[in-house]
Amino acid sequence: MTEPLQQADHLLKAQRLECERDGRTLFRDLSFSIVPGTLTRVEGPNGSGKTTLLRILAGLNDNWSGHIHWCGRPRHKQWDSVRRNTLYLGHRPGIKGVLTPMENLQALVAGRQAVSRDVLSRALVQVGLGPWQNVPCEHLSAGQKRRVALARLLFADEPLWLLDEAFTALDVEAVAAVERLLADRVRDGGAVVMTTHHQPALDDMQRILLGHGPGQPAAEVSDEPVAEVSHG
Ligand SMILES: Nc1ncnc2c1ncn2[C@@H]1O[C@H](COP(=O)(O)OP(=O)(O)OP(=O)(O)O)[C@@H](O)[C@H]1O
Repeated sequence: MTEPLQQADHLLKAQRLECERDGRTLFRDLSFSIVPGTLTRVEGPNGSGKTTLLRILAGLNDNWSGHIHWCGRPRHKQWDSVRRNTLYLGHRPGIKGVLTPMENLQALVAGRQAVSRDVLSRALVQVGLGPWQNVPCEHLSAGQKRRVALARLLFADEPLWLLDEAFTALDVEAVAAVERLLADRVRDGGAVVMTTHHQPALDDMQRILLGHGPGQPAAEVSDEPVAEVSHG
C-alpha cells in the first residue's frame, strides 16, 4: 500500500522544463501542475517528445533542465516517495513472452501487495483474458498483450499514473473499458497523465501540447479547467 503523501496543492509541479534531443529542442519553458483528481493528456505529432516528457515525469530520463517539485518539495530530495506513489506504464506492454498473463500479472503486482491467484484470475477475466490466462504471452496478439499490462491498473493504488499510449492496439470495447477505469480513478482522487493519439471520451482534461514538427519546439498548456498553468 502507498503511504500518505505530504499535503500540498499538487502532486507534481514542473517549472520551465526544457529538453533537447539530438540538437533539437523538443520543448522549452514548459510549466504545469498535476493535481489530485485530474486527467492530463500530452498531445503532439510523432517525435514531438510525448514519451520523453512522460519519462522525465517518471524520473526515467535525466536529459532535461528546469524544476520538478513533488508534493511541494524538490523531487530529487524524495525519490522514495516518488517511486512508491507513481505508476509508469510505458508504450511497450512490458510483459515477458515466455510467461503467461497470470505469471506476468503476478510479477507486475508483486512487491506492492499480496494478491491471491483467484483475485488475479478475476482481473484477467475482467480485461477479457479469461481463456488465455495460462497461455504464454508470445502466443497472444498485440492487443491481448496490452490488456495484460492494463490489468495491472486494476491493482494500482499509486496516486499518480503515467500512461504512455495506453490505448494502442486495443479494440473498441477495451478502449471504452480503459476510459471508464481512468474516469473512475480520477473521480476517486487519482491523477492520470497520459499520451495517446486516440481522442479519449473523457471530460475536463488538462492538455499539454508539444511541438508541431521539426524546427518548431512549441509547447503549450491548455487548462480545461484543472490545474495551475504557466507558460513561458
Ligand atoms: N533514446 C533516444 N536517443 C536519442 N534521441 C531520442 C531517443 N528517444 C527519442 N529520441 C528523440 O526524441 C524525439 C522525441 O521522441 P519521443 O519518443 O519522445 O516522441 P513522441 O512524441 O512520443 O513520438 P510518438 O508519437 O512517435 O510516440 C524523437 O524524434 C527522437 O529524435
